[in-house]
Amino acid sequence: MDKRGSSILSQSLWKEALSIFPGGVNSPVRAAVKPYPFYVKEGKGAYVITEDNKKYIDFVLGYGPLILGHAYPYVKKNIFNQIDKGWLFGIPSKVEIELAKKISSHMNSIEKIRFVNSGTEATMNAIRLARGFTKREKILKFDGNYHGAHDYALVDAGSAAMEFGIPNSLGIPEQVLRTVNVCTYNDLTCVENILKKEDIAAIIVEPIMGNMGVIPPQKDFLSGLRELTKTYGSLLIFDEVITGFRVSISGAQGYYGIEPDITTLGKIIGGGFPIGAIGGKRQIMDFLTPSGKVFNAGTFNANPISMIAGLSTIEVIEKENVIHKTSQSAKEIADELDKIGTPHVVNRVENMLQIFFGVSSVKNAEDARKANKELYNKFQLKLLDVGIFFPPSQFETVFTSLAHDENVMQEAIEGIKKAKSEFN
Ligand SMILES: Cc1ncc(COP(=O)(O)O)c(C=O)c1O
Ligand SMILES: N[C@H](C=O)CCC(=O)O
Repeated sequence: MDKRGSSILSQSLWKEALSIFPGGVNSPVRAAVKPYPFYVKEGKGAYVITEDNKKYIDFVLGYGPLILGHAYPYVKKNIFNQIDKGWLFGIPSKVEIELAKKISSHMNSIEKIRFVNSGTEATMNAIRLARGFTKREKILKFDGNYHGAHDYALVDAGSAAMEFGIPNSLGIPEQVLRTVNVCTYNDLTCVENILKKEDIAAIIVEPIMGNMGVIPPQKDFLSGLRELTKTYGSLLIFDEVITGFRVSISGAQGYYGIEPDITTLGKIIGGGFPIGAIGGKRQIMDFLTPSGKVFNAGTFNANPISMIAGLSTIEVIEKENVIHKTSQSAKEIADELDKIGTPHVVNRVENMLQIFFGVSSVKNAEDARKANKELYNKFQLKLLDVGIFFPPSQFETVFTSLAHDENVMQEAIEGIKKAKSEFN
């Protein structure tokens, strides 16, 4: 196994990929790996192993879902058992009730839930549900928040939309754009001004921003949103696709003690398989079909593989003190990064972190855009050289997993030290 060496196989796969996929990939952030993406043949614990037999410590972890690391044995065993029994029925199976109850037992705001197949579907349906429930059309989101790849979300969006310079996608009808209001994250004055002027069905927010790097909410921001939405009759949607079962077992809502009206989930609750979920109080959720008239359906909704993978993952999170352990590892990484000579700031909430060069604080998307992205990219490449895979974009999050144990962390810290010495 090699850290540097040749990447000849990945290079030739990339050539083929460019001829068959737009931009060579099936999700844009993957094309941000320079000079071309490495092709992974195996994920094992905290590591990914490439077609060229290079081995990287993985701090991307599928962009968040793999909080236990790759191919965690207990999850794998349960998935294999389910595969033996079949993997798609188009009729209900017991495991969907088990996962729903498990999620609801950890999140007080969730009395009922609907499983879908991605975070994108979750936020799209949550917004529709909020509109149907309130009989209002407009929504409010925040600059740099990313809620997936549907029309109502691709307005001033973070993540790859920001990385590739298209926070506002082409192809979205004017009528749709007119229904989406945008405020600066952490700016309650902007929120109140809009709520006063417009009939807003819902505010949708990442309770911790994880798609412009990591940006925590300032004290009183989330509670302010809760109060304002109550005052003006709007719903509050927490998009916990990243933070759910990551920053605490009860998500950001438990972490900060704020109950949203609707929660969207994804990533970890599918244990690495495609998933999304919309959850909330009974009287809101019952607006969804077939009990209500807000339509949602899906061939793969609540498919048993995602259900069992998610359920098994949450069981391990409950038993193995996963949030605490992963947060400790993230703290070690953040502390080591913080000793870098170049001016920077490191933002961290528990097991999510990111470094921004050339700025002294990052409190919103505008601050993140001012960070020196070229330096970040240069540092990310230095890390790759020493066998560490950080997100290839300033606007993504560094995640840790249970598999980042003492030995892996020692290797990671040594690698970061080496990368820093070559970087400064
Ligand atoms: C906060 C947030 N919401 C929604 C999404 C969309 O999820 P998916 O990629 O599963 O569609 C993502 C990530 O992609 C996300 O980070
Ligand atoms: N930031 C995105 C989700 O959180 C990254 C995943 C993707 O767009 O492929």
